Amino acid sequence: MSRLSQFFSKKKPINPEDLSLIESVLDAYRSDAFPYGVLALANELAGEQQKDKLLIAIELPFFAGDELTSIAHSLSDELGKSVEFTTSNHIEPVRKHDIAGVKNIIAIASGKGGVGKSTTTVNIARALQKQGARVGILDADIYGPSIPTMLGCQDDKPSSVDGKTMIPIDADGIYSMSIGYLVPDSDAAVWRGPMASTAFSQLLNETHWPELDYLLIDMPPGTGDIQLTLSQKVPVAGAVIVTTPQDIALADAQKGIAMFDKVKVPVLGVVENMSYHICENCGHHSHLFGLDGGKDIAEINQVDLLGQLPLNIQVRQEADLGESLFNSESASDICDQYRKIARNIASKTFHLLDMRSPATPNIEMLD
Ligand SMILES: Nc1ncnc2c1ncn2[C@@H]1O[C@H](COP(=O)(O)OP(=O)(O)OP(=O)(O)O)[C@@H](O)[C@H]1O
Repeated sequence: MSRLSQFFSKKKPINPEDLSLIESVLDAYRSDAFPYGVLALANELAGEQQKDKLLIAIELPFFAGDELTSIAHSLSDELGKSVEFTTSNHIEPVRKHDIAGVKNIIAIASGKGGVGKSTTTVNIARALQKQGARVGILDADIYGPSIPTMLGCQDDKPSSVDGKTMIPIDADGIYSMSIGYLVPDSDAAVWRGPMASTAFSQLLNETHWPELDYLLIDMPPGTGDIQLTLSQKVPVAGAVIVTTPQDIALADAQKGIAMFDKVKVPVLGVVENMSYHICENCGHHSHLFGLDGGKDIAEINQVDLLGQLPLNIQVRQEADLGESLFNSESASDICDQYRKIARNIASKTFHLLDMRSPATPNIEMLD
């Protein structure tokens, strides 16, 4: 029987041939975000024939609106009539925790400092938001918080309504909390490990987070005691490792993967940042920090390569200015790549851990 219900009964139904083609295309479609096709994951699917288009409403368990738009384009070509999807999302928490309002916590980590972890965190947050997700960032880098500057909010101070919890800073819909909003950098820099760890717990637990689908934690660089304690204390659904392709960063990225394995946090994948540089004049790709190091480390550890990002001047400029790359460069390749990484993270979080995913093995109870 058809999965696609003819919705809005008073309205015109989609004809059976078109319906069957739409379903077979959704079923056969494969991508990193949809390794089992779209149909397998559609919670709700309904369609109607409108005057100038076929309108399909679909509910998915993660954000992937961009991919549905490109499927709609190819369906329109194939059917010779306009097809449009309206997508809604229902995100479930994949790990139990008691951080009110937050569904899934994702740690963004790197073994080595300076590989672009904070920049990548901010751009993934914005890419998730552009696809409809409600997103927050917790800056766990007590000694060198850079999230306030990258979000353009370095002069903001969190307020409190009840005198017990802090309201996170809202940067165009991305909610963030950081020690950088509370004390001058020079004060936090002299804190010892336990003090930094207590400060972090307060930032996490004493922030009045709004309803969030994803809270990204920008982890401090390194794999020492602080990082290990954080990854044990925080109910993280999954971790993303950011690295550059150079050997020295890869050795540290490997330590990062081992650290999350040790505390049984699933690694959702590796982002290779500063993978290559494209010459503005001739378009030549040069691999300044080596070729495919992040890809290789993902393969060795049997985790996914979530994306390979170029060294890009706009990325650096917008981060320094605290502006959103998605305002000025939304149609660019670089924004497409961040959107793809964001979709991959959302989809892996669902597939790795959700019982409804075809990827999750069935456990049979034997007598
Ligand atoms: N893909 C990129 N293209 C160009 N510049 C980048 C890219 N990614 C990051 N950068 C720049 O590299 C510098 C370091 O980035 P960032 O602060 O995000 O690194 P980090 O790994 O978070 O550092 P730390 O470990 O010190 O917290 C910044 O100036 C940032 O703008």
